[in-house]
Amino acid sequence: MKIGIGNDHSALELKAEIVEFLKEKGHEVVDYGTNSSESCDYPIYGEKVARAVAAGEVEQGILICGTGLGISLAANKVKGIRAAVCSEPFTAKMARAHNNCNILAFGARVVGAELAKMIVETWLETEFQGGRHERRVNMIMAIEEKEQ
Ligand SMILES: O=C(CO)[C@H](O)[C@H](O)COP(=O)(O)O
Repeated sequence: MKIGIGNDHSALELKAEIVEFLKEKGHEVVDYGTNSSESCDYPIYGEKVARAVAAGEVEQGILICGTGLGISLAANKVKGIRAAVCSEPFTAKMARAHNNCNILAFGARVVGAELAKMIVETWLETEFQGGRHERRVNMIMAIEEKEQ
């Protein structure tokens, strides 16, 4: 799978571990930054990855900031994006199976590298279940249309 990844200054080390993990699993990774440890503003990177996912440049996105919250909030402002903060595998599984989320977010100040890898692995191996969940996801996306 082609996966876009983005982060702020709090997540450089964790991002590097996740990129290596993804490559070991055979995924193609597009890194949208930041790759500097200087303090930066997470909305920049949340938006970059979200636009790449929405445009189909990458199939899924992964975003990491201190908590996963700010960067996912920014991503969720882009039309077509459903970004979920997941701090454990069960939420990651449900975010894919029931909510068809297309961006996974987590916090470098919340989860350690091994837990983050389990979250990522669960996310990537879980398919959207469709059915009643499709109706509900469509309802979420219809809210977006009302904002135009
Ligand atoms: O988690 C985050 C946003 O949700 C950011 O990583 C966090 O706010 C950055 O904080 P600081 O500038 O103090 O490193």
